Amino acid sequence: MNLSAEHISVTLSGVDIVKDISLHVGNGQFVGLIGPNGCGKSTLLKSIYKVIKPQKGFVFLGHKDVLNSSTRMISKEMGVVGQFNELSFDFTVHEMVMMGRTPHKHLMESDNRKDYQIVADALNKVNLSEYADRSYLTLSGGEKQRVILARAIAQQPQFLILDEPTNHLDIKYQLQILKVVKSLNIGVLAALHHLTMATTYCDILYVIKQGQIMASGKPEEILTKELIEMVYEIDCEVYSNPITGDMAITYIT
Ligand SMILES: Nc1ncnc2c1ncn2[C@@H]1O[C@H](COP(=O)(O)OP(=O)(O)OP(=O)(O)O)[C@@H](O)[C@H]1O
Repeated sequence: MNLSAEHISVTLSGVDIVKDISLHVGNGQFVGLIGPNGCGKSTLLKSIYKVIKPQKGFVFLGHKDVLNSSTRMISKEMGVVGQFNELSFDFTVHEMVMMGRTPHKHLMESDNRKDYQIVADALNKVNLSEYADRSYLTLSGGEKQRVILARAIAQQPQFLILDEPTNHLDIKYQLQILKVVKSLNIGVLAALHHLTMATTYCDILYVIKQGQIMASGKPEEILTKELIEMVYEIDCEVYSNPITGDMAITYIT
């Protein structure tokens, strides 16, 4: 499913955080948002998944007007993996992932065999099948992150929003999570910090600085030394990795 956000502006405590941003995610595309800390990536994502109400702009998921639809209706089609995954109450990993089925159920409808299979498959995808009975609060940050992704997968969304999904993860799981997300073959909009991973997994990147889009397009076409230096205020070199042939970036300190 495709997503269009048009002319989104968000002002918080009198400060303009997101300034007239428009972006498009095509059906099955993996689109990345990159930019320095505090540039407005999370705020933009939150305004797309209805946690923050933007002062201006609109969002369409397929033909649905996201900002004027109920959260329940949107959650049938849009999954979200946020940055912070803390809870006050404890649940088992199985219960956490089963929550992903809620938007598809009627009030008081009990979980059926299909739901159990979907939850088991989602846990398997993130390598946590053996953690089903563990208490969520006892998990490490990286394990929690994978449970939240499993919950979003169990939701069977047509579109996924990820806010720094590889936060807390070691390199093996960073690669695994992005691979799993890519294999879902649904539209994905993800805020990412790791630039070379963003170039490997994203079809299109939007580069944000101070709430505005500085560049957008295919990673290899837009991520130049000049752009990275301007956006992140650091020196770097961009080159072709001699082993993989992929784009590589070295930061010069
Ligand atoms: N409720 C709020 N009131 C005032 N300022 C806010 C509020 N929420 C966020 N901000 C500010 O908006 C700016 C953008 O924050 P945001 O979390 O969107 O950045 P980000 O690009 O996701 O950063 P990071 O990469 O560090 O996660 C920051 O300066 C933040 O302090």
